[in-house]
Amino acid sequence: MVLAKVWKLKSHFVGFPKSSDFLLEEEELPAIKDGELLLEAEFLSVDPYMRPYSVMNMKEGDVMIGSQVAKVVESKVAEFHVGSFVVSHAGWRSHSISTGDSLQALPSTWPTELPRSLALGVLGMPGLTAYFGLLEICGPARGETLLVNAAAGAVGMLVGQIGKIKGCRVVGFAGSDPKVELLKELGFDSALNYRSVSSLDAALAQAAPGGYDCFFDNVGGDFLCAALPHMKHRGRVSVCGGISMYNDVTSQKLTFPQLTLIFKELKVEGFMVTRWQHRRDEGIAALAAWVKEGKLQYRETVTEGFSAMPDAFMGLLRGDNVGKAVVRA
Ligand SMILES: NC(=O)C1=CN([C@@H]2O[C@H](COP(=O)(O)OP(=O)(O)OC[C@H]3O[C@@H](n4cnc5c(N)ncnc54)[C@H](OP(=O)(O)O)[C@@H]3O)[C@@H](O)[C@H]2O)C=CC1
Ligand SMILES: CCCCC/C=C/C=O
Repeated sequence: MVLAKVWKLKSHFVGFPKSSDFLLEEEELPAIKDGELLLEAEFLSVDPYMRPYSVMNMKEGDVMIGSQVAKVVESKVAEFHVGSFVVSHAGWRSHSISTGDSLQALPSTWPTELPRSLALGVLGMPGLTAYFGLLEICGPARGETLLVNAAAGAVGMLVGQIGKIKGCRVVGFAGSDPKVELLKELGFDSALNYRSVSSLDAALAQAAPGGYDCFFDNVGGDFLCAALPHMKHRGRVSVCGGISMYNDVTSQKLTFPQLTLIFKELKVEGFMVTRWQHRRDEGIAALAAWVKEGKLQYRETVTEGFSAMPDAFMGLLRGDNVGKAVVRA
């Protein structure tokens, strides 16, 4: 008999999530049947999308959504061997029973020098978001200037480095001076702290006096409105996320930049990474090759213990993380 720990949404978040919005419960799992396997979480992902997803798709009492790297501890499915590892979408659960559907097996050749948590980061969903969201929507060309915000996070850090690989001049904005220093170490041409600049407008102008060809937006809100006037004619904007708005209780009042969009003839396109699910292997192979060649660096912020899931999630929304935020169960 296995006792699974499970984090549930106790109360819908109002504004910034609070510890009391989450509930930790134990669930007794039945013995697995033929065609089932038992998984034990090793690393769990916390991601910004969980906040808007809770509003759109969850009711109180539901298990928090999420992905994890899990070990197969019992198996009655021929394709999955005991001791192997998979990426599962079991949510915030320490143990779970699966039929194997929608599991992604980690290759048995996974390099020992790479932590398996990377399957939730640079070699997983955030990596694919950066890869396809930048290359397919912005289509950055050598010599162009790329702007990215939340630049020291899981996606933004990779977007900036892929921009450098493609020969762009890269400008990144992040929320602390140590994050800004890290971006410079990673090869960003210019990095700025959006919290301490006296004027976002002036900082955007100073970092790229000629304007931006490409903008990968993770933040939305005021940042998006400030950045659009600094785009070049026919610039391309990849609308990836809107983390500055996820905890809003009332909608922000922003001046919609209609005339900027028209006169600059901007292409502004939102996307979900799932659009390129059919090209997952191609994306992971390209990212893995860059990691192996040392062209793409990764960072992780690892929180210890399944019981700390809510703390890791709230820390992510506050900006405590550098690179991918994960929890080691
Ligand atoms: N469209 C898609 O398919 C996908 C979209 N996303 C989106 O991409 C974005 C980045 O995700 P991910 O890389 O996983 O997360 P990050 O690792 O970047 O973590 C979130 C970061 O956002 C920053 N942040 C928080 N609040 C604000 C704010 N008010 N203004 C500006 N920055 C803020 C913080 O960094 P700082 O210290 O710099 O403020 C924080 O570290 C999110 O918006 C997410 O929803 C992610 C995956 C897929
Ligand atoms: C399977 C997870 C897909 C996440 C897409 C994220 C969107 C915004 O953050």
